[in-house]
Amino acid sequence: MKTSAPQAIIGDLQGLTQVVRKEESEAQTRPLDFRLISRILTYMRPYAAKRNALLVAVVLRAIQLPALTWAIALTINGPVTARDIPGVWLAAGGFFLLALSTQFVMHFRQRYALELGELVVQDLRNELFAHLQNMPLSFFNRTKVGRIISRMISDMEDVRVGVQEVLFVSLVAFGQLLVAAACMLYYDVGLFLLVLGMAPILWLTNRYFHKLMSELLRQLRESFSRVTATLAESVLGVRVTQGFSRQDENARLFKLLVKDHSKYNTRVMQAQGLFLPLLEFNSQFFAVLLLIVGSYRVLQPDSTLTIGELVGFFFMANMFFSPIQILGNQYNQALTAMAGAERLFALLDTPPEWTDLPDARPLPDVRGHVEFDNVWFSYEPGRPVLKGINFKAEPGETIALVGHTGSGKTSIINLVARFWLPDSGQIRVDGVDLRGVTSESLHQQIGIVLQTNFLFAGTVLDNIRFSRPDASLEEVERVCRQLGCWEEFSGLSQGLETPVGERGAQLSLGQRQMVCFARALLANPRILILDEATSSIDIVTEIRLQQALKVVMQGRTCFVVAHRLSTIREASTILVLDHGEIIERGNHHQLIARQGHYARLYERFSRAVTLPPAG
Ligand SMILES: Nc1ncnc2c1ncn2[C@@H]1O[C@H](COP(=O)(O)OP(=O)(O)OP(=O)(O)O)[C@@H](O)[C@H]1O
Repeated sequence: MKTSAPQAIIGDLQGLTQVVRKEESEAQTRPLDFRLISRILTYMRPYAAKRNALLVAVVLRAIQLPALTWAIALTINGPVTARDIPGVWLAAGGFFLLALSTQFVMHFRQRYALELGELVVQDLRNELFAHLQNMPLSFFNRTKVGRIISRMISDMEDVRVGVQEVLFVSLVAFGQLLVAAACMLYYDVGLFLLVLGMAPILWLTNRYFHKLMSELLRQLRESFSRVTATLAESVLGVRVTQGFSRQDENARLFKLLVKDHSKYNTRVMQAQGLFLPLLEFNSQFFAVLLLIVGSYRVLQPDSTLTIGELVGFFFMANMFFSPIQILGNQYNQALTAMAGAERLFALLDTPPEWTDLPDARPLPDVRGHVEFDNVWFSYEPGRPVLKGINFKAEPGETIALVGHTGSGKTSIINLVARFWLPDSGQIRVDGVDLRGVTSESLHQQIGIVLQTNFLFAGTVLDNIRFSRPDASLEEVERVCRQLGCWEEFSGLSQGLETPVGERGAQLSLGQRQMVCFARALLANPRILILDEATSSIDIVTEIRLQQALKVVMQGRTCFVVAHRLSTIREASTILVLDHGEIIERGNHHQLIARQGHYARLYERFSRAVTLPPAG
């Protein structure tokens, strides 16, 4: 049945919503967990001096705030009631000094909390980053990039807020609550019990309000991210939109999203409009109740409570109620921080599926003999993608891997580079099983030029030196000259110091490839891996790259994955793969003569592009 446009849009919208919900399906809050809290506290240990100074500031501030109120009550009860003007001046001076010291302490309380939070998050980020860098590829296969970024950004942010605000603001509020309670007890036990009875009502109303608000705000954020994501997509894909005349439908979809967002905005405002007056009324209602009971007690003939003390009590009740509101708010934030911390630590605690064996040894200087001995490999258990692979590569030989898409070419080079481990069988380099060597010693002797020639932000020079940061400028120049790209690189706007832009966007495809070749050549590896290194470039650039490639490959054991058969015609051995098995092997001439799978592949390819005749 054909779907009408509005239905399709609603379907799109629902689909989009589901995707967002799925992405955000992780728990937003977690109960307070003292194991997690104490683990976060361990990150403060290196900064013990700052942490201790902060704790002193917290205690001082918890006392200072009620003390200010106490000082006012004392002044009213003392010099004011006794009409002692010099006494009032003295009290005012004392109050002024106390207020000054309160602000002084507040400055350091805030500053130290911010600094400590930053330091903790800095260390956590670095630890997580180092951990991720050492995870094997199998981990990244299972874990979405978005998840990792969200751990690094939003969970980290929740923990930062948890340390900088929640923890210390709550400690101050809690201390203030205790001091105010002690003062009220001192004034009048009966009235204090009344206040104590009111506290849970205020706490619960507050908690309910904040819980509701945080859920509504989460929905609001989600709806807003749908709007911004659609906006970004529409701007980036405007050419496709115009090309397919989708403007009206896109506008309709956007209108729906905006309407959806307004709905959540209205809900937030409605909740605020209802609860803020209710909370205020609660406090006022309690004040009236206290006024009635308090006045009744003061007016009793045998009362020990004076009018001045009742006024003081009122001040202290206020000092007692306001931290309850603060704690109610911080509690929500604390639960969010708990969820963030739990996810962060779960990631930090994820052990790599495999690491170097405890008795792994550095691989001695490699000559370049590589052997696959009955190698089986699967990315997912029970679904082998390489089945009993056997071959030998002598030092200096080029092994070309050929086959249809998904036949297992990239998997073979992933195993040579030990990005993954085989399920069974052995991969030996110079007769040494790769399982028993350290990854670092292997990677130092392997050069890799990947299909997606990845450049990092930085200059051309930084990227060439990526493989050997200590290489001298002369060495870099020699390598570039060997590849025939020295003039080209030195002719860039800032020569080798030219920034490559994000992922090399400021360089042409050919230049990017040359940077990768130079990087590989500089490392001077004995084993070289090339994954479709010469795809998607024009014929002139390709010829240049082919020549450069010959230079890079010379004298090394090379594994080349290329769909372009022209690049592998000169390989010593061609392995033809099909569904994870080697179905043919030999050099170009032998395979053509056999008139099998390779010959057919070559034939098809020759028809698509003009190539030298086979043979
Ligand atoms: N990271 C991965 N996780 C799970 N399965 C994978 C992964 N990478 C590849 N595969 C699967 O393994 C099989 C072999 O893939 P491989 O990338 O080795 O093929 P290929 O011959 O290099 O293909 P292409 O020419 O398209 O690059 C395919 O069925 C593929 O779907």
